[in-house]
Amino acid sequence: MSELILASTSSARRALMDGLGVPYRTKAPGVDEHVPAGLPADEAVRMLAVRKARAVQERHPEAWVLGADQLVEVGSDVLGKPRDRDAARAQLQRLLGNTHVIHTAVCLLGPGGHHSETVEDTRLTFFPVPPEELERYLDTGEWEGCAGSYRVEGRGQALLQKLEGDRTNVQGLPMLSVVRLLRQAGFDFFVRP
Ligand SMILES: Nc1nc2c(ncn2[C@H]2C[C@H](O)[C@@H](COP(=O)(O)OP(=O)(O)OP(=O)(O)O)O2)c(=O)[nH]1
Repeated sequence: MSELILASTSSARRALMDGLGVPYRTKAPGVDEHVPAGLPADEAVRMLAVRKARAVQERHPEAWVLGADQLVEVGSDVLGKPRDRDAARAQLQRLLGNTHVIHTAVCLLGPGGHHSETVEDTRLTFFPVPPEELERYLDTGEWEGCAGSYRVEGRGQALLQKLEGDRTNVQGLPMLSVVRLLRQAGFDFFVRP
């Protein structure tokens, strides 16, 4: 099996792939993440996951390449990664006491024109919490690098009232789907290095 490349700079995605144990390496996709204004979140993440995977495949045509992208949808708002603490506060103020959807797309490209992709949704409901608790959560710094400004596997789980769907999908990769795509592509598991 040709090598697998995770087209990502995300430490969360690396942690999830490390847990799976399939040998891989990472390459930064280095793509422009702008999408047409008004594009629905699920279409935007699908477009970007494909764009990231294709950008790395162009540099490594013999490899298998996995790309991913994630957005948060709450009401009519679509949220990405916050640029600073104030943006993180505003994102969390939208999420607290409400239900939002995490859309994560993955795209697996391989030799011979293999192309498989999927978008997975996870619905999360957050407790309403007072402003002073929100500031304490912001002090943890978990908002940095996270779409929606929280880490579901970290301190952020204390905000979580309900979760419907794949929990890993929130962290950055829907591992149930990643395993399915890899098995469909013919990857072997539990192989001794
Ligand atoms: N550890 C953790 N990370 C999260 C969580 N929610 C979102 N994230 C991270 C995973 C991704 O790194 C990031 C989603 O943003 P993107 O899909 O644009 O990926 P990013 O730019 O980080 O990396 P990439 O485009 O793959 O190089 O947010 C969470 O609950 N836990």
